[in-house]
Amino acid sequence: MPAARVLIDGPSELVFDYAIPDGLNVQPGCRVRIPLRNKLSQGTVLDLVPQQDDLGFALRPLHSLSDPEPLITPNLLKAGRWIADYYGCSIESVIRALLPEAVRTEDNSAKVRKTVVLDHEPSPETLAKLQKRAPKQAAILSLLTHAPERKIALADLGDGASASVKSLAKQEFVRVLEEEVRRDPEADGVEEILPDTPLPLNDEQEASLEIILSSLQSAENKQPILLHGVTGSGKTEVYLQSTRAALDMGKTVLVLVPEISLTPQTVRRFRARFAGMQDQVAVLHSNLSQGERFDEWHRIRKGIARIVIGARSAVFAPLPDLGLILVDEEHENSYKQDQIPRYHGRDVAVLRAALEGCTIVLGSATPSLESFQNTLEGKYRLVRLAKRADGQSLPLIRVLDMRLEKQKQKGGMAILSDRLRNALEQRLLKNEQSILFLNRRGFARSLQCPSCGAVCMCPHCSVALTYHRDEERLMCHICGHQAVVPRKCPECRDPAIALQGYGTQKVEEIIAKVLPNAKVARIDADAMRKKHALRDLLNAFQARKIDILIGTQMIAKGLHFPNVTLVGILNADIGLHVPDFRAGERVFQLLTQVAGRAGRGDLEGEVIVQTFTPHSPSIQFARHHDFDGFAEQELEFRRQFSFPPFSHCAVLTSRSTHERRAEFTLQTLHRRLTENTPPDIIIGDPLPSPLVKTHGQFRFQLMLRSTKARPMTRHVQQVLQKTTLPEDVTVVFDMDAWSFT
Ligand SMILES: Nc1ncnc2c1ncn2[C@@H]1O[C@H](COP(=O)(O)OP(=O)(O)OP(=O)(O)O)[C@@H](O)[C@H]1O
Ligand SMILES: [Zn+2]
Ligand SMILES: [Zn+2]
Repeated sequence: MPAARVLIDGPSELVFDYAIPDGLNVQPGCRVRIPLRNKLSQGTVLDLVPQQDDLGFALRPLHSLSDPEPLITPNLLKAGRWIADYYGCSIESVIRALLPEAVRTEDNSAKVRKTVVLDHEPSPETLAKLQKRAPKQAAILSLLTHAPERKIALADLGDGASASVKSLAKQEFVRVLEEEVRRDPEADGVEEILPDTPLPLNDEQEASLEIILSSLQSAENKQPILLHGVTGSGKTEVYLQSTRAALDMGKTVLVLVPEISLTPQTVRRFRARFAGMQDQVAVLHSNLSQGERFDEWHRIRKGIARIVIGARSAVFAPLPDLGLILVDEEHENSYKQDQIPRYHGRDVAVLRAALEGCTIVLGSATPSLESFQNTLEGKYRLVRLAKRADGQSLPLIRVLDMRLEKQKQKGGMAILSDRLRNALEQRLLKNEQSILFLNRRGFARSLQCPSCGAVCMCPHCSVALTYHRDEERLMCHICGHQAVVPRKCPECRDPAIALQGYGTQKVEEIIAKVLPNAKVARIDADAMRKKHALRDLLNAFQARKIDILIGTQMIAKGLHFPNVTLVGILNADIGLHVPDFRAGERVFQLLTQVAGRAGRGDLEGEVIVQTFTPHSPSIQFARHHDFDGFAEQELEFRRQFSFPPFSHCAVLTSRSTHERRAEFTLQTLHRRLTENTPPDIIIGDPLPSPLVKTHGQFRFQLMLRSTKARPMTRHVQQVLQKTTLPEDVTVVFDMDAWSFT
């Protein structure tokens, strides 16, 4: 008889073996109650292990099962182990991600509603008699005779009805049933969704769908598919028709999107297409209540919800018979979780697809270089949609050199060029709409010359140097190179070289001044705090109640507004100068995605890109809609400096309210990491983080790179285990890091 190896709930990560009482069907992934010290605790069965004979004592038996079936499927448990090992985090933290809090706690049981059902209709005489004796009971009975299905929720009968109902039940007029009700997350303020029908596909879409279908139908050929489709090429229609095919095969479908609230149109299109089977679609928002989450999770596990749409964490949705995983906008960084466990949702999706033997499609107009390189190496299959779906052309992109603008304006910051202002005016006259985009991903920490556009770069790593005010120095966040802050531009000797940056509010002010008649709205994290604010605003924009929409990264994704003919990008280069080797890639992606919002209807689109570095490759390749050219050049740079996808890159960060202790801790770790380092691991110097102080804590970091992921993770874990950290210092290891700030 094997024993159950149980991970006890709670932060201490205790694992104990328990004997399994006869007749109890205990499997890995089961939730169990176990005796611990003198009370009952809860835990998760990680494994069944042979009982050792030589223990010298008998194992305590576990108490009972919290749920008759394993809540974590064997494949998800396997994925969980892989995550713990690969990202160097505890299995407990992964189980937490696998089983949401709402599902782990026992007091979240399904919501039941007491319903009163009419059993025997009283004769008019009986009713008349009752009227005199017990008027309340009579009133309830006559209500019930007219109610649909002759039933009413007890709660709807008002306060104090239960005594009357009890009495009616005794007289066998009514029965009281307990009905499980679904807490419908969409119940409040849902907009009406009109059903739609599949579109006839164009040739490219047809060919992509064929490839996905043949993968669905084949048992062996489950190579991940990268769907590279230019903006507006109709990827969503391909997703929808693949989904239909998988459902028709009796399978379930998982759809991952970067963030539900930022991709309302994608979600709406799934709802519309599968409108006839509304309750088979589960949408996992981040703002579901605990109860709603509990209900949705169980609907998914029971196979009632057969399409699940959600962000990153939905990758753990316990769908049975998974046939297809779709990862939309696969290049997005929001797939990387920035808390423990720091997994990448797309990568876990690929792993899960392999474990489940299902088809996976990664889609994007600007695939990540990681995924693209995988197609070059033959690991993924590349499928392309090179044209816009209904024959429109990609928008014309003009690049405007802001160095010239700057000279015209004499001092002050050039924010809106004459050219862009004229273009906006024309759109207003023609009653067409515009989007103004402000890149804020970068922050004002790199130095750039406003006259010639030069940026202070690291000579060794080819990323921008970061300005550190405290030390009055420029530093490279990859290798540690330091430089003095120049007093003049090193290229053209202009003393105006400065930190860059301005915000959306500033832009709104300027527009209000130069175009006083325009109806302007702003979308950024500050403006969108209110629930439904984004949805309402996008609806207003769709209804053409707004002329100009100003926004940040939030408006870059998947939006489709046919009346938008102008997109202005105010500061294309700001993101280029962050201390991040993906800076160029991010700018290329952003420009391509934002530009892709223009000209999606019958009218042609125009994009104006304002920049101080008009010749930067990210901007030039985006201008020519040349993904392949960009990828080729960028991959060459990554290969040369051993950056991903040619290595795995991890960041080790220490933080504390106590600056010296944070710094000292990281220096100690650095010293130990460089002793007995396994081959092929490059360890950078410890440095202050680009954002050295956040939330009152000082942060220091170092970067590690290696061609092999696991030896690096293990090496770091071993050093961490051997090192006693000061109590007030937190150390974080981020494998495959996507953020270096
Ligand atoms: N076969 C088709 N025939 C006609 N119109 C189509 C077809 N396929 C898609 N469309 C329409 O083309 C438009 C753009 O499609 P969609 O939004 O799916 O593109 P996308 O590839 O997801 O773009 P993006 O990456 O920019 O979000 C939509 O209005 C869609 O209804
Ligand atoms: Zn200069
Ligand atoms: Zn460097």
